[in-house]
Amino acid sequence: MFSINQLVFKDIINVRKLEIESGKIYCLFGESGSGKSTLLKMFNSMLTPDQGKITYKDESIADLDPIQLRREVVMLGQDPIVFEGTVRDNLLIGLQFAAKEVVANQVLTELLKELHLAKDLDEEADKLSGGEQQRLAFGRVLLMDAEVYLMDEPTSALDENTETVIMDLFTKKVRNAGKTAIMVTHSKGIAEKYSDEIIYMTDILMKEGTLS
Ligand SMILES: Nc1ncnc2c1ncn2[C@@H]1O[C@H](COP(=O)(O)OP(=O)(O)OP(=O)(O)O)[C@@H](O)[C@H]1O
Repeated sequence: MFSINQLVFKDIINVRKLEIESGKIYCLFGESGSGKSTLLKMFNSMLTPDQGKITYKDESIADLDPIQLRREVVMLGQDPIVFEGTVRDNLLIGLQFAAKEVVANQVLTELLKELHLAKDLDEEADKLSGGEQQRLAFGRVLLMDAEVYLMDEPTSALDENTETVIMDLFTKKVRNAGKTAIMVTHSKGIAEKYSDEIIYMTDILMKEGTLS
């Protein structure tokens, strides 16, 4: 699905080779400041490498329209984005961006239930707590039915029980649909429980001066 070759970004990322296979869930694991978020942002062109190449479905990402790419390769960032408007508006805005059809209120209500988000669709989203907003953003991304999900510490604002609910839901949906996910996490437990493969930053980052 993705292939990385000789990738360099400033003095942060220096990866000789990395393959991401379709239909798998990956966790990017490493210490704070090791470049996990930076690397994640390169998979949907939010950051452009200084050197090297990333391909997506055998095409160089540099040659793809970033808007089109981000419709398929969706990012849920570290801080959830909440748009002005209601819970419904916030769920539907991702579909609008992905140029997909609006879904019925019943589907949205069902999704809120699955996310353990006891809120009305008409409620103003900016009134939600940090953890609720994170689950709302999660819902928005799940509705987009993407090819690839890039998740940057998607459960950082959640308590342990809610984190389990959300991770169970997310990984079940990704697996049932045969989609791909790359997830940044600080939690070894989450990485071991939910991913098919753990990518250790220490394993993929080259030491200075060793890139040929
Ligand atoms: N665009 C940029 N230009 C220069 N330096 C950057 C840029 N983006 C990130 N950095 C720096 O690169 C390093 C890695 O940052 P990054 O956010 O990728 O780490 P991380 O592994 O995700 O960390 P954390 O687990 O704390 O979120 C940090 O020192 C950061 O300040």
